[in-house]
Amino acid sequence: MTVLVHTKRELEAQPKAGLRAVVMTMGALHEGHATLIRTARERAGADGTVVVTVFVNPLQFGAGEDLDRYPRTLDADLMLASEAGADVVFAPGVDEVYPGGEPQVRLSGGPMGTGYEGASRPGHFDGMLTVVAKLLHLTGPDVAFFGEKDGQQLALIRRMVADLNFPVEIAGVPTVREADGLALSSRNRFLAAEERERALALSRALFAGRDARAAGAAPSAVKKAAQAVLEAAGSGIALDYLGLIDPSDFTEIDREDFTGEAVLAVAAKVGSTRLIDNVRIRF
Ligand SMILES: Nc1ncnc2c1ncn2[C@@H]1O[C@H](COP(=O)(O)OP(=O)(O)OP(=O)(O)O)[C@@H](O)[C@H]1O
Ligand SMILES: CC(C)(CO)[C@@H](O)C(=O)[O-]
Ligand code: BAL
Repeated sequence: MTVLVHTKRELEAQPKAGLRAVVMTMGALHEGHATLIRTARERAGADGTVVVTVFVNPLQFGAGEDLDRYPRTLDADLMLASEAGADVVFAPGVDEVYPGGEPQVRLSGGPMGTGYEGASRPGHFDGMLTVVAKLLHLTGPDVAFFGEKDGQQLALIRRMVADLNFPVEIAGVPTVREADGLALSSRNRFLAAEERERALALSRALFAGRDARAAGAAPSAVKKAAQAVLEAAGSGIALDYLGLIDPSDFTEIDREDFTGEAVLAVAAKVGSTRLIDNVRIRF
C-alpha cells in the first residue's frame, strides 16, 4: 500500500528499511514518471523504500510563466505512483517547504545554468536546484532518479551533487515517448489536437539530426538537418532555441572535429504551451 504524507514530520515517521530511492516530480503524473518510479522500485527491491515527491515549486517559475495553470491532480497521481510501485508519496504544501517564505539563501547553477533553459527562464535553475537540495535533505535517498528529457536539469543536479558532496547517487532515465515520437510531458495535456500535431516538429527535428549523424554528418550538418524540419513547421511553432550542446558544460558545440557525446536540444512554444526535448548524439 502507498502512504500519502503532506508534512516533514509524517515523512520522517515512515519506516526507513533498505535502500532508499526517490523520484521527484511536480505531479500530473504520466507514463514517463511511471517509468522513473518503476526503475526506482527495481533498484530498491522488495526490502527498500521508494519515495515519490509531488510539489509544484513556485521558486522555479518566473513571472508570467504557467505556475497557476500547472495541472494539479493529486488523486490520480497517488494511483499512478501506487501502481508503479511507490511506498510513500510526499506531497507538501508551499508553506511546508518554505515555512519562512521565499528562502534568502539559494543555490545557483553557475555558468552551466545560464544558457538554453537558463537563458529563456531566468532564475529557473536556481529555484529548481534549491528545491531539489531541500527535497534530498528531507527524503534522504541513497539514489534519486531524474529524466533525461530535462537534460540541462539533470546535468545541473549531477553537478550540484558532485560540487557540494551530497551523499546520493543521481540516476538518469531515458526519455519516454509516444508512439509517434512526442516526448511525454505533463504540459502535453494543454495541447489541442491540432497543436499536438504541430508539436511533433520538435521530436522530428531531433530525429532528423540523429539520422544525419548516422549518415556521417559533422556537427554543423546535424544541426542544419534539425533546423530544416523546424523551418518547415514555419509559424506552427515558435522556436525558442535549437542547440547542439556539449553536456559537460552546457555550451554550444562550434567545431566540426568535436568527438564524444553531444545533446541536440530544442525548446518551442506551441500555442501557449512551452515544450522541450532532446536526444543524445555521439560524434
Ligand atoms: N517523457 C519523460 N521521460 C522520462 N522522464 C520524464 C519524462 N517527462 C518527465 N520526466 C521526468 O520526471 C521528473 C519530473 O518531471 P515533471 O514533473 O516536471 O514532469 P514533466 O512531464 O517534465 O512536466 P513538464 O510539463 O513540467 O515538463 C523529471 O525528472 C523529468 O525529467
Ligand atoms: C526536479 C523537480 C521536481 C524540481 O521541482 C522539477 O524540476 C521537475 O519535475 O523536473
Ligand atoms: N520538468 C521541468 C520543470 C519545469 O518546467 O519547471
